[in-house]
Amino acid sequence: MATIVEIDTYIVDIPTIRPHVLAMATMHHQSIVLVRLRDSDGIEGIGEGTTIGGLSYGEESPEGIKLAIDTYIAPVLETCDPSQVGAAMAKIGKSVFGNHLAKCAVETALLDLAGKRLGVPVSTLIGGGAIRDRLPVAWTLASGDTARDIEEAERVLAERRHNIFKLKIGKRDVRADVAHVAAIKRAVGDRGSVRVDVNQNWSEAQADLGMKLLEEAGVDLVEQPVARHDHAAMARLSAKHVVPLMADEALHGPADAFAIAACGGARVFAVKIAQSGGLLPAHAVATIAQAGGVGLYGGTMLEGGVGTAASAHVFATLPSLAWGTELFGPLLLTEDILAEPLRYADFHLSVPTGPGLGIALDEDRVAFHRRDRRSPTLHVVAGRG
Ligand SMILES: O=C(O)C[C@H]1C=CC(=O)O1
Ligand SMILES: [Mn+2]
Repeated sequence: MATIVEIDTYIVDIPTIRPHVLAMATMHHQSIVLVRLRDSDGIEGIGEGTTIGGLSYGEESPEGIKLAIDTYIAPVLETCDPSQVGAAMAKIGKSVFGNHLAKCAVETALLDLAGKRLGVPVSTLIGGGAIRDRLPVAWTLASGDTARDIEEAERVLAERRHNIFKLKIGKRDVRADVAHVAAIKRAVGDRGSVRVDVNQNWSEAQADLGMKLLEEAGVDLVEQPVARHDHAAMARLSAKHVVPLMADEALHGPADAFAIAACGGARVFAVKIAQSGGLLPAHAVATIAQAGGVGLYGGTMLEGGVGTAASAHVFATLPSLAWGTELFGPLLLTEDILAEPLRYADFHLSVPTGPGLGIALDEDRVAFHRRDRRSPTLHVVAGRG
């Protein structure tokens, strides 16, 4: 049996191409936690754990993800057969509660390693393989300025890069937010789909008004308008409005997916590998959605190239993906950390085809942006390095 002989985790900070304004934080850079595993045959697996806006989006921060892996997951991983990904994650789950982003990073690295060992893409190890080779990909307009957002939409439409737009709202008064969205929808017209993400920032009463006005403005989808735990309000809003409500922050794996599907809390799920706790649980979330008649959208935590490729492998296996994906994370960053960037063309992202994730890191770029580049730490498994 091969064993893991090296586990290296580090944070890479990359500036964004412009401020990304969300209800809970304005991003000027993205902090990506990379996990690199090496097994006793010298095969490497890479994973990514990424959140948004430090601790403002969810319970895990970049620093916390690294700590959870180094201190609590690595000692368990050392005892696992890296080719048995499900068994390894089950063992980790017995001693580490929650920490879905850290688990996603580790599971991604294990799947990359297993895929390379078997000579197959990660999609083949999930749900029977890819059934599509490219994915529709949305862009988020979130510069904080309506005119700048319209300019950006015009540019990416002209480049044939995106024709689905997600607008981040919830920071201002409901009517001011709706006026901003309506102006963008008027400019885009029938050339694209306009959707909004409120990131939990409305009360139920605000959401009731907001969804009505957004529907009148021609918006196609309203993402997580109210608090993630308020399934009852989500169900009432879903039943009342024609514009579909999409669950995002409310979904932290298969149990949430079942609860929300069962209570009619959302007509669409934003499936995220990070929030779900990995690629395999994300696939389970999608399966529950499909069984419950809930539509699917491939979500992102604004990951870099590694997490984006991992997500693409899962979404490529889904029989129906009616709402497309938002796997544009690498395009929001000033630099790519992959040796060969992912391919975006004709409103789609191509799913990588090589063994494992089908990607490689640009070692120089990664070394340059490493937060700890003056004092790197490497966890070498005792007696095995
Ligand atoms: O969906 C979120 O809440 C997070 C994320 C996805 C796209 C984007 O701009 O932010
Ligand atoms: Mn969202």
